[in-house]
Amino acid sequence: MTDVVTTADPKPPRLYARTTEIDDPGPLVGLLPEQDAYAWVRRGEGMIGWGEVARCKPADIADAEQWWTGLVAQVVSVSSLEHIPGSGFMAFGSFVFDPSNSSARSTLVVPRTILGRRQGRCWLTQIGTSFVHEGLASTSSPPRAPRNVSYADGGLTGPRWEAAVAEAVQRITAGELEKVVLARDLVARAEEPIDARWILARLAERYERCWSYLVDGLVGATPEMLLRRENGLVTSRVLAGTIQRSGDNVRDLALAAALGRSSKDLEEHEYAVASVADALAPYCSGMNVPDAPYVLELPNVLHLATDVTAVAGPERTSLGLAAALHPSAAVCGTPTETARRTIAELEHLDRERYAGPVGWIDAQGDGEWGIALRCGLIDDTDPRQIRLYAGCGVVAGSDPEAELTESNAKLVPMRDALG
Ligand SMILES: C=C(O[C@@H]1C=C(C(=O)O)C=C[C@H]1O)C(=O)O
Repeated sequence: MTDVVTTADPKPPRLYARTTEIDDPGPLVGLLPEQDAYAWVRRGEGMIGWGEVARCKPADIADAEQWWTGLVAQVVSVSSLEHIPGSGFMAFGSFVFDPSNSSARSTLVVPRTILGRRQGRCWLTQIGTSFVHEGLASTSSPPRAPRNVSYADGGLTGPRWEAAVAEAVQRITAGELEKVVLARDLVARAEEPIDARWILARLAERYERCWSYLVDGLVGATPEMLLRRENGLVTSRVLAGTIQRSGDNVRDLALAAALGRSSKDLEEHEYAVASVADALAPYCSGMNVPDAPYVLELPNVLHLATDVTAVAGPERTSLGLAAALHPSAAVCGTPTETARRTIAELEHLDRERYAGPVGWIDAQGDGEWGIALRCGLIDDTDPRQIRLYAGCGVVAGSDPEAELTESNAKLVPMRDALG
Protein backbone atom coordinates (compact mmCIF):
# COMPACT_ATOMS: atom_id res chain seq x y z
CA MET A 1 0.00 0.00 0.00
CA THR A 2 1.49 3.35 -0.99
CA ASP A 3 -0.10 5.71 1.53
CA VAL A 4 0.86 3.88 4.73
CA VAL A 5 2.57 6.09 7.30
CA THR A 6 5.78 4.41 8.45
CA THR A 7 8.66 5.07 10.80
CA ALA A 8 10.71 6.17 7.80
CA ASP A 9 8.47 9.19 7.05
CA PRO A 10 10.31 12.36 8.15
CA LYS A 11 7.05 14.33 8.09
CA PRO A 12 4.12 11.94 8.20
CA PRO A 13 0.78 13.22 6.87
CA ARG A 14 -1.93 14.14 9.35
CA LEU A 15 -4.35 11.30 10.10
CA TYR A 16 -8.10 11.65 10.69
CA ALA A 17 -10.11 9.23 12.84
CA ARG A 18 -13.89 9.12 12.99
CA THR A 19 -15.64 6.93 15.57
CA THR A 20 -19.35 6.23 15.38
CA GLU A 21 -21.51 4.24 17.76
CA ILE A 22 -23.21 1.46 15.78
CA ASP A 23 -25.83 -1.25 16.29
CA ASP A 24 -24.43 -4.56 17.43
CA PRO A 25 -22.76 -6.04 14.33
CA GLY A 26 -22.73 -9.63 15.75
CA PRO A 27 -19.71 -11.68 16.82
CA LEU A 28 -16.55 -9.69 16.10
CA VAL A 29 -14.33 -12.56 15.01
CA GLY A 30 -16.93 -13.51 12.37
CA LEU A 31 -16.40 -10.14 10.67
CA LEU A 32 -12.68 -10.40 10.03
CA PRO A 33 -11.44 -10.45 6.45
CA GLU A 34 -8.73 -12.97 5.71
CA GLN A 35 -5.95 -10.50 4.91
CA ASP A 36 -4.44 -7.68 7.02
CA ALA A 37 -6.67 -8.52 9.97
CA TYR A 38 -6.02 -7.77 13.64
CA ALA A 39 -7.86 -8.88 16.74
CA TRP A 40 -7.91 -8.67 20.50
CA VAL A 41 -11.03 -10.28 21.95
CA ARG A 42 -12.30 -11.85 25.15
CA ARG A 43 -15.81 -13.06 25.93
CA GLY A 44 -17.18 -11.37 22.80
CA GLU A 45 -15.74 -7.95 23.69
CA GLY A 46 -12.65 -6.24 22.34
CA MET A 47 -11.51 -4.87 19.01
CA ILE A 48 -10.89 -6.18 15.55
CA GLY A 49 -9.31 -4.21 12.73
CA TRP A 50 -8.23 -4.51 9.13
CA GLY A 51 -6.32 -2.56 6.53
CA GLU A 52 -3.35 -0.41 7.44
CA VAL A 53 -2.83 3.36 7.66
CA ALA A 54 0.33 3.53 9.75
CA ARG A 55 2.96 1.05 10.79
CA CYS A 56 6.06 1.18 12.92
CA LYS A 57 8.72 -1.55 12.97
CA PRO A 58 10.35 -0.50 16.23
CA ALA A 59 13.69 -1.69 17.54
CA ASP A 60 12.09 -2.16 20.96
CA ILE A 61 9.02 -1.26 23.02
CA ALA A 62 10.34 2.13 24.13
CA ASP A 63 10.97 3.03 20.49
CA ALA A 64 7.35 2.10 19.67
CA GLU A 65 6.04 4.27 22.51
CA GLN A 66 7.95 7.26 21.17
CA TRP A 67 6.59 6.74 17.65
CA TRP A 68 3.05 6.34 19.02
CA THR A 69 3.22 9.50 21.09
CA GLY A 70 4.40 11.49 18.05
CA LEU A 71 1.70 10.03 15.82
CA VAL A 72 -1.11 10.66 18.32
CA ALA A 73 -0.06 14.30 18.70
CA GLN A 74 -0.98 15.04 15.08
CA VAL A 75 -4.22 13.02 14.75
CA VAL A 76 -7.59 14.74 14.36
CA SER A 77 -10.28 12.61 16.02
CA VAL A 78 -14.03 12.92 16.24
CA SER A 79 -16.24 10.50 18.11
CA SER A 80 -19.92 10.09 18.86
CA LEU A 81 -18.98 8.09 21.99
CA GLU A 82 -17.68 9.29 25.32
CA HIS A 83 -14.21 7.84 25.94
CA ILE A 84 -14.21 4.06 26.24
CA PRO A 85 -10.68 2.60 26.43
CA GLY A 86 -9.80 1.19 23.00
CA SER A 87 -12.36 3.25 21.11
CA GLY A 88 -11.11 5.87 18.66
CA PHE A 89 -7.60 6.05 17.26
CA MET A 90 -5.67 2.94 18.33
CA ALA A 91 -3.02 0.46 17.26
CA PHE A 92 -2.42 -3.26 17.59
CA GLY A 93 1.10 -4.41 18.39
CA SER A 94 3.29 -7.42 18.91
CA PHE A 95 6.89 -7.36 20.17
CA VAL A 96 9.85 -9.66 19.76
CA PHE A 97 10.79 -11.46 23.00
CA ASP A 98 14.52 -10.73 22.75
CA PRO A 99 15.56 -8.42 19.89
CA SER A 100 19.24 -9.20 20.58
CA ASN A 101 18.62 -12.87 19.80
CA SER A 102 16.10 -12.81 16.96
CA SER A 103 15.84 -12.16 13.26
CA ALA A 104 12.19 -11.09 13.65
CA ARG A 105 10.84 -7.54 13.92
CA SER A 106 8.31 -6.05 16.32
CA THR A 107 5.32 -4.23 14.93
CA LEU A 108 2.77 -1.57 15.85
CA VAL A 109 0.05 -1.02 13.29
CA VAL A 110 -2.90 1.35 12.96
CA PRO A 111 -5.70 -0.33 10.97
CA ARG A 112 -7.87 1.52 8.48
CA THR A 113 -11.09 0.13 10.00
CA ILE A 114 -11.72 -0.89 13.61
CA LEU A 115 -14.80 -2.47 15.14
CA GLY A 116 -15.14 -2.59 18.91
CA ARG A 117 -17.52 -3.80 21.56
CA ARG A 118 -17.46 -3.09 25.27
CA GLN A 119 -20.15 -3.29 27.93
CA GLY A 120 -22.80 -3.68 25.26
CA ARG A 121 -21.65 -0.58 23.31
CA CYS A 122 -20.36 -1.08 19.77
CA TRP A 123 -18.40 1.28 17.61
CA LEU A 124 -16.80 1.67 14.21
CA THR A 125 -13.61 3.71 13.78
CA GLN A 126 -12.34 4.65 10.35
CA ILE A 127 -8.92 6.20 9.87
CA GLY A 128 -7.34 7.83 6.82
CA THR A 129 -5.51 10.87 5.53
CA SER A 130 -8.92 12.60 5.40
CA PHE A 131 -12.20 11.82 7.15
CA VAL A 132 -13.63 8.57 5.82
CA HIS A 133 -17.41 8.32 5.37
CA GLU A 134 -17.84 4.76 4.22
CA GLY A 135 -20.41 2.47 5.82
CA LEU A 136 -19.37 -0.87 7.22
CA ALA A 137 -18.87 -3.10 4.21
CA SER A 138 -18.00 -6.57 5.39
CA THR A 139 -15.71 -8.27 2.95
CA SER A 140 -15.35 -11.32 5.07
CA SER A 141 -15.41 -14.80 3.56
CA PRO A 142 -15.98 -17.81 5.83
CA PRO A 143 -12.79 -19.04 7.55
CA ARG A 144 -11.28 -22.23 6.12
CA ALA A 145 -10.47 -25.19 8.37
CA PRO A 146 -6.88 -26.40 8.05
CA ARG A 147 -6.69 -29.82 6.40
CA ASN A 148 -4.36 -32.78 6.94
CA VAL A 149 -2.19 -31.10 9.55
CA SER A 150 1.07 -32.88 10.33
CA TYR A 151 3.57 -32.05 13.08
CA ALA A 152 7.36 -32.08 13.23
CA ASP A 153 9.85 -31.23 15.97
CA GLY A 154 11.17 -27.67 15.92
CA GLY A 155 14.64 -26.72 17.20
CA LEU A 156 14.94 -29.65 19.64
CA THR A 157 13.36 -33.10 19.90
CA GLY A 158 11.53 -33.91 23.16
CA PRO A 159 14.54 -35.81 24.66
CA ARG A 160 16.98 -33.04 23.67
CA TRP A 161 14.73 -30.44 25.23
CA GLU A 162 14.59 -32.54 28.42
CA ALA A 163 18.40 -32.53 28.38
CA ALA A 164 18.34 -28.71 28.11
CA VAL A 165 16.00 -28.57 31.12
CA ALA A 166 18.35 -30.89 33.06
CA GLU A 167 21.28 -28.59 32.17
CA ALA A 168 19.27 -25.58 33.42
CA VAL A 169 18.50 -27.39 36.71
CA GLN A 170 22.24 -28.05 37.13
CA ARG A 171 23.11 -24.39 36.55
CA ILE A 172 20.44 -23.37 39.06
CA THR A 173 21.72 -25.88 41.62
CA ALA A 174 25.25 -24.53 41.05
CA GLY A 175 23.98 -21.07 42.00
CA GLU A 176 24.29 -19.42 38.56
CA LEU A 177 20.63 -18.32 38.56
CA GLU A 178 17.37 -18.99 40.37
CA LYS A 179 14.79 -19.54 37.64
CA VAL A 180 14.77 -19.81 33.86
CA VAL A 181 11.88 -20.38 31.46
CA LEU A 182 12.75 -22.74 28.64
CA ALA A 183 10.53 -23.05 25.59
CA ARG A 184 10.25 -25.52 22.73
CA ASP A 185 8.60 -25.36 19.35
CA LEU A 186 6.66 -27.66 17.04
CA VAL A 187 6.09 -27.04 13.36
CA ALA A 188 2.60 -27.77 12.07
CA ARG A 189 1.97 -28.03 8.35
CA ALA A 190 -1.36 -28.03 6.56
CA GLU A 191 -2.22 -28.81 2.95
CA GLU A 192 -3.19 -25.21 2.15
CA PRO A 193 -2.36 -21.75 3.54
CA ILE A 194 -3.56 -21.57 7.14
CA ASP A 195 -6.48 -19.23 7.79
CA ALA A 196 -5.65 -17.56 11.13
CA ARG A 197 -9.32 -16.64 11.61
CA TRP A 198 -10.24 -20.30 11.97
CA ILE A 199 -7.74 -20.72 14.79
CA LEU A 200 -8.74 -17.42 16.42
CA ALA A 201 -12.45 -18.28 16.43
CA ARG A 202 -11.87 -21.69 17.99
CA LEU A 203 -9.54 -20.33 20.66
CA ALA A 204 -11.90 -17.45 21.53
CA GLU A 205 -14.81 -19.85 21.91
CA ARG A 206 -13.05 -22.46 24.03
CA TYR A 207 -10.65 -20.31 26.08
CA GLU A 208 -12.99 -17.59 27.24
CA ARG A 209 -10.88 -16.66 30.27
CA CYS A 210 -7.98 -15.92 27.90
CA TRP A 211 -7.35 -12.97 25.60
CA SER A 212 -7.43 -14.15 21.99
CA TYR A 213 -5.29 -12.23 19.54
CA LEU A 214 -4.17 -11.98 15.94
CA VAL A 215 -1.39 -9.64 14.82
CA ASP A 216 0.63 -10.20 11.63
CA GLY A 217 0.39 -13.98 11.57
CA LEU A 218 0.78 -14.38 15.34
CA VAL A 219 -2.38 -16.04 16.62
CA GLY A 220 -3.14 -17.36 20.09
CA ALA A 221 -5.11 -17.11 23.33
CA THR A 222 -3.10 -16.00 26.33
CA PRO A 223 -4.14 -16.38 29.96
CA GLU A 224 -1.42 -13.95 31.10
CA MET A 225 -1.88 -10.16 31.19
CA LEU A 226 1.49 -8.43 31.38
CA LEU A 227 -0.26 -5.15 31.91
CA ARG A 228 -3.56 -3.39 31.47
CA ARG A 229 -3.74 0.38 31.94
CA GLU A 230 -7.16 1.99 31.95
CA ASN A 231 -7.92 5.44 33.26
CA GLY A 232 -4.85 5.33 35.47
CA LEU A 233 -5.52 1.89 36.99
CA VAL A 234 -2.92 -0.74 36.24
CA THR A 235 -3.49 -4.48 36.53
CA SER A 236 -1.21 -7.38 35.81
CA ARG A 237 -2.15 -11.07 35.91
CA VAL A 238 0.95 -13.05 36.74
CA LEU A 239 1.01 -16.79 36.09
CA ALA A 240 3.66 -19.34 37.00
CA GLY A 241 3.23 -22.83 38.36
CA THR A 242 1.19 -25.17 36.19
CA ILE A 243 -0.46 -28.56 36.31
CA GLN A 244 -2.18 -30.43 33.51
CA ARG A 245 -5.90 -31.06 34.03
CA SER A 246 -7.08 -34.64 34.27
CA GLY A 247 -10.44 -34.33 32.54
CA ASP A 248 -12.19 -35.33 35.77
CA ASN A 249 -13.57 -32.50 37.94
CA VAL A 250 -13.12 -34.24 41.31
CA ARG A 251 -9.57 -35.22 40.50
CA ASP A 252 -8.90 -31.65 39.24
CA LEU A 253 -9.96 -30.26 42.64
CA ALA A 254 -7.33 -32.42 44.30
CA LEU A 255 -4.77 -31.32 41.68
CA ALA A 256 -5.62 -27.66 42.33
CA ALA A 257 -5.09 -28.18 46.07
CA ALA A 258 -1.78 -29.93 45.39
CA LEU A 259 -0.67 -27.08 43.08
CA GLY A 260 -1.47 -24.52 45.78
CA ARG A 261 0.80 -26.44 48.20
CA SER A 262 3.62 -27.36 45.81
CA SER A 263 6.77 -25.63 47.06
CA LYS A 264 8.40 -25.92 43.61
CA ASP A 265 5.43 -24.18 41.94
CA LEU A 266 5.07 -21.58 44.71
CA GLU A 267 8.76 -20.72 44.37
CA GLU A 268 8.45 -20.38 40.59
CA HIS A 269 5.41 -18.18 41.12
CA GLU A 270 7.06 -15.95 43.70
CA TYR A 271 9.89 -15.06 41.31
CA ALA A 272 7.37 -14.05 38.66
CA VAL A 273 5.29 -11.89 41.02
CA ALA A 274 8.37 -10.20 42.47
CA SER A 275 9.65 -9.33 38.98
CA VAL A 276 6.36 -7.62 38.10
CA ALA A 277 5.98 -5.79 41.43
CA ASP A 278 9.61 -4.57 41.34
CA ALA A 279 9.33 -3.35 37.75
CA LEU A 280 6.05 -1.50 38.36
CA ALA A 281 7.03 0.08 41.68
CA PRO A 282 8.95 3.10 40.25
CA TYR A 283 5.98 4.16 38.10
CA CYS A 284 3.01 3.37 40.35
CA SER A 285 1.56 4.08 43.75
CA GLY A 286 -0.92 2.18 45.90
CA MET A 287 0.24 -1.20 44.67
CA ASN A 288 -1.65 -4.24 45.91
CA VAL A 289 0.12 -7.60 45.73
CA PRO A 290 -1.97 -10.40 47.25
CA ASP A 291 -0.08 -12.58 49.75
CA ALA A 292 -0.96 -15.87 48.11
CA PRO A 293 -1.88 -16.93 44.57
CA TYR A 294 -5.20 -18.42 43.47
CA VAL A 295 -5.70 -21.25 41.01
CA LEU A 296 -6.77 -20.17 37.52
CA GLU A 297 -8.66 -22.94 35.73
CA LEU A 298 -8.33 -23.25 31.97
CA PRO A 299 -9.72 -26.13 29.92
CA ASN A 300 -6.25 -27.69 29.52
CA VAL A 301 -4.25 -26.64 32.60
CA LEU A 302 -4.43 -25.10 36.07
CA HIS A 303 -2.13 -22.18 36.84
CA LEU A 304 -1.09 -20.41 40.00
CA ALA A 305 -2.19 -16.81 39.43
CA THR A 306 -1.76 -13.44 41.15
CA ASP A 307 -3.52 -10.24 40.09
CA VAL A 308 -1.37 -7.21 40.94
CA THR A 309 -3.08 -3.80 40.90
CA ALA A 310 -1.65 -0.29 41.15
CA VAL A 311 -2.27 3.34 40.26
CA ALA A 312 -0.09 4.71 37.45
CA GLY A 313 0.90 8.31 36.95
CA PRO A 314 -0.12 9.93 33.64
CA GLU A 315 3.44 10.08 32.29
CA ARG A 316 3.74 6.42 31.29
CA THR A 317 1.53 4.96 28.58
CA SER A 318 0.60 1.28 28.61
CA LEU A 319 3.51 0.70 26.22
CA GLY A 320 5.94 2.54 28.48
CA LEU A 321 4.84 0.34 31.38
CA ALA A 322 5.07 -2.80 29.22
CA ALA A 323 8.65 -1.77 28.34
CA ALA A 324 9.46 -1.62 32.06
CA LEU A 325 7.86 -5.01 32.77
CA HIS A 326 9.11 -7.08 29.87
CA PRO A 327 10.55 -9.70 30.18
CA SER A 328 8.99 -10.75 33.45
CA ALA A 329 10.24 -13.84 35.27
CA ALA A 330 7.09 -15.67 34.10
CA VAL A 331 8.66 -16.01 30.64
CA CYS A 332 12.37 -15.22 31.20
CA GLY A 333 13.68 -15.92 34.70
CA THR A 334 15.63 -14.55 37.67
CA PRO A 335 17.98 -12.73 37.53
CA THR A 336 16.72 -11.41 34.19
CA GLU A 337 20.01 -10.99 32.32
CA THR A 338 21.44 -14.37 33.32
CA ALA A 339 18.12 -16.02 32.42
CA ARG A 340 18.06 -14.29 29.03
CA ARG A 341 21.59 -15.56 28.29
CA THR A 342 20.71 -19.05 29.48
CA ILE A 343 17.67 -19.10 27.19
CA ALA A 344 19.82 -18.04 24.22
CA GLU A 345 22.34 -20.79 25.03
CA LEU A 346 20.02 -23.70 25.82
CA GLU A 347 16.81 -23.31 23.81
CA HIS A 348 18.11 -23.54 20.22
CA LEU A 349 15.10 -21.50 19.21
CA ASP A 350 14.36 -18.03 17.87
CA ARG A 351 11.32 -17.15 19.99
CA GLU A 352 10.50 -14.28 17.58
CA ARG A 353 7.29 -12.71 18.96
CA TYR A 354 6.34 -15.67 21.19
CA ALA A 355 6.49 -14.59 24.87
CA GLY A 356 6.69 -10.90 23.91
CA PRO A 357 3.96 -8.36 24.66
CA VAL A 358 0.93 -8.48 22.33
CA GLY A 359 -2.07 -6.18 22.51
CA TRP A 360 -3.21 -2.64 21.80
CA ILE A 361 -2.77 1.00 22.77
CA ASP A 362 -5.18 3.92 22.33
CA ALA A 363 -4.68 7.67 21.97
CA GLN A 364 -4.91 8.19 25.76
CA GLY A 365 -2.08 5.68 26.26
CA ASP A 366 -4.46 3.14 27.78
CA GLY A 367 -4.06 -0.40 26.55
CA GLU A 368 -3.78 -4.07 27.24
CA TRP A 369 -0.55 -5.97 26.69
CA GLY A 370 -0.80 -9.71 27.17
CA ILE A 371 2.16 -12.06 26.97
CA ALA A 372 2.05 -13.90 23.64
CA LEU A 373 1.62 -17.45 24.94
CA ARG A 374 -0.40 -20.47 23.71
CA CYS A 375 0.18 -19.25 20.18
CA GLY A 376 1.58 -19.96 16.79
CA LEU A 377 3.36 -17.89 14.18
CA ILE A 378 2.30 -18.46 10.58
CA ASP A 379 5.33 -18.59 8.31
CA ASP A 380 5.71 -15.43 6.17
CA THR A 381 7.17 -17.29 3.25
CA ASP A 382 5.14 -20.50 3.48
CA PRO A 383 1.70 -19.82 5.00
CA ARG A 384 0.90 -23.56 5.07
CA GLN A 385 3.26 -23.72 8.03
CA ILE A 386 2.76 -22.50 11.60
CA ARG A 387 5.29 -22.70 14.43
CA LEU A 388 3.79 -23.46 17.86
CA TYR A 389 5.54 -22.61 21.11
CA ALA A 390 5.33 -23.64 24.75
CA GLY A 391 7.62 -22.95 27.68
CA CYS A 392 8.00 -23.95 31.30
CA GLY A 393 9.53 -22.28 34.32
CA VAL A 394 12.53 -24.24 35.59
CA VAL A 395 13.69 -24.01 39.21
CA ALA A 396 15.98 -26.19 41.36
CA GLY A 397 13.20 -28.73 42.01
CA SER A 398 12.13 -29.16 38.34
CA ASP A 399 11.96 -32.59 36.73
CA PRO A 400 12.71 -32.60 32.95
CA GLU A 401 10.14 -35.27 32.12
CA ALA A 402 7.39 -33.45 34.03
CA GLU A 403 8.32 -30.21 32.24
CA LEU A 404 8.00 -31.92 28.84
CA THR A 405 4.52 -33.16 29.84
CA GLU A 406 3.63 -29.61 30.95
CA SER A 407 4.85 -28.15 27.65
CA ASN A 408 2.68 -30.64 25.76
CA ALA A 409 -0.34 -29.58 27.84
CA LYS A 410 0.36 -25.96 26.91
CA LEU A 411 0.40 -26.89 23.21
CA VAL A 412 -3.10 -28.40 23.41
CA PRO A 413 -5.09 -25.19 22.69
CA MET A 414 -3.28 -24.58 19.39
CA ARG A 415 -3.23 -28.26 18.39
CA ASP A 416 -6.98 -28.54 19.03
CA ALA A 417 -7.65 -25.32 17.12
CA LEU A 418 -5.72 -26.71 14.15
CA GLY A 419 -8.12 -29.66 14.24
C1 LIG B 1 5.98 -19.93 29.01
C2 LIG B 1 4.70 -20.28 29.07
O1 LIG B 1 3.92 -20.12 30.15
C3 LIG B 1 4.42 -19.48 31.31
C4 LIG B 1 5.01 -20.45 32.25
C5 LIG B 1 4.23 -21.02 33.24
C6 LIG B 1 4.83 -22.10 34.14
O2 LIG B 1 5.98 -22.45 33.95
O3 LIG B 1 4.12 -22.62 35.01
C7 LIG B 1 2.91 -20.62 33.45
C8 LIG B 1 2.39 -19.59 32.73
C9 LIG B 1 3.23 -18.74 31.91
O4 LIG B 1 3.74 -17.70 32.67
C10 LIG B 1 4.00 -20.85 27.87
O5 LIG B 1 2.81 -21.10 27.95
O6 LIG B 1 4.65 -21.01 26.83
